[in-house]
Amino acid sequence: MRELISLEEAVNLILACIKPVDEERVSLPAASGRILAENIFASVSLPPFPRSPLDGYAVRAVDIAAATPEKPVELRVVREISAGSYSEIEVKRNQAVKILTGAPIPPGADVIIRFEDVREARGKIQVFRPLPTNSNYCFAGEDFCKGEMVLSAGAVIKPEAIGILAGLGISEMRVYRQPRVAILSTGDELIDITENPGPGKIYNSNLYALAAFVGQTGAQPVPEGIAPDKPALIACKINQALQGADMVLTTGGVSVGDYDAMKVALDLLGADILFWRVNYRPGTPSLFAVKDGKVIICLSGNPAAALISYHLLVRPAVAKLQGLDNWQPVRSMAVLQEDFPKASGQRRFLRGYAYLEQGFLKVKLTGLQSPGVMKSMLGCNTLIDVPANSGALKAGDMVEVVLLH
Ligand SMILES: Nc1nc2c(c(=O)[nH]1)N[C@H]1C(S)=C(S)[C@@H](COP(=O)(O)OP(=O)(O)OC[C@H]3O[C@@H](n4cnc5c(N)ncnc54)[C@H](O)[C@@H]3O)O[C@H]1N2
Ligand code: MOO
Repeated sequence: MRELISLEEAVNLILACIKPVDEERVSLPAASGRILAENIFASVSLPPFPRSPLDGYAVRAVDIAAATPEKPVELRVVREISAGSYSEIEVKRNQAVKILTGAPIPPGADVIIRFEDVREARGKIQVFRPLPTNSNYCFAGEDFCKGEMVLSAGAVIKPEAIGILAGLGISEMRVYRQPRVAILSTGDELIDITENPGPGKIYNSNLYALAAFVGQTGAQPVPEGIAPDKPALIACKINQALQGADMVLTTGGVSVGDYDAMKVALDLLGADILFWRVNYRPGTPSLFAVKDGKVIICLSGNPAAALISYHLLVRPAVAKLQGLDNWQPVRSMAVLQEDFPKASGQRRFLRGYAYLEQGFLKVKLTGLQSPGVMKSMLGCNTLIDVPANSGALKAGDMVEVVLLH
């Protein structure tokens, strides 16, 4: 077991133990928000034919090259093509074909002139100015060419991707199964929100917050309730959770006190503990173990510490399990807007709100930073990454931030 390792080492160790879940085939509507498990190539070009982007006339640029308002060129309208119909007859010299938006441009024509730019009378149109070749002309394959890669494995299928896939006639695809993430809270002091609190008891808030975060990723949270601070009971609960889940998250019992039962529980379970304690605050006592190829991440019981560690340690793990290719949070530099007087020997993540003002990313603190205080998680869209051995921070300092949304 490694102890007091850096956040980066911890994430690497966790990721090295995770393989994406297996795949399944789903229909297009059911694929929204899922993660693609195959590369998708365009089976047709989009649009499949050159098409008119507006209502007008398909003509040859060469025929209208000499047109002026004083000496308009006259062209004969020989037929009409509406959207959904098709004509293979070539447009010949001094001919025009009436064409509607979305209709295929007939061969021979290389320019579309808008209705409102011509004068029509007795089957003829007058054109008053030339247009360069390919004006108002949408080429076949302008959007996607047949054979082109459209989406790669590991991408989230967003609503706009659903539209593109439908446009290409793709009705089903392989996606990663939604991983099941079990969540267990430990602590003799905990009661469920449906119970009445007795003296010394508090509601189990971590389970609900973590389940909501896990749900946001598209994975399925599996609430496993509360285990008391008894290693054998915790081991039993984790064992049960491992049967139906791809990953287990726990909170509480990871510190050094008499009641910190998690390490003993994991030993009883026969899990391999890979690290304990990660070198940042809040959330230092995080613990990571593997049992039968499945990972168990144990977070601090302190609610804000647990959620900050969710962002830093668990989110990358769930992303890899889901098959997601791009899970790295966005980091940036920002200008701190207020003092933070507490010097820190250990690396520290502060809860902040980042916003753009006059072209600069600025960040202010969202309130009290204690590991058990949740109020400052509200409105927090950013963690300020304060390096170890930083002195007091001053308003105006440049700080590095991790953007959470
Ligand atoms: N002697 C030391 N004591 C502590 C150390 C230390 O190094 N030496 N580390 C402190 C740090 S840092 C943290 S973080 C906590 C971690 O404690 P645990 O992870 O073992 O968590 P608990 O003691 O079980 O709980 C901490 C705190 O959070 C409340 N809690 C727990 N679970 C929930 C829940 N599901 N919902 C809401 N609130 C919860 C619990 O009641 C405690 O108040 O240890 C320090 N101690
Ligand atoms: O490392 Mo603990 O989570 O700060 O209180």
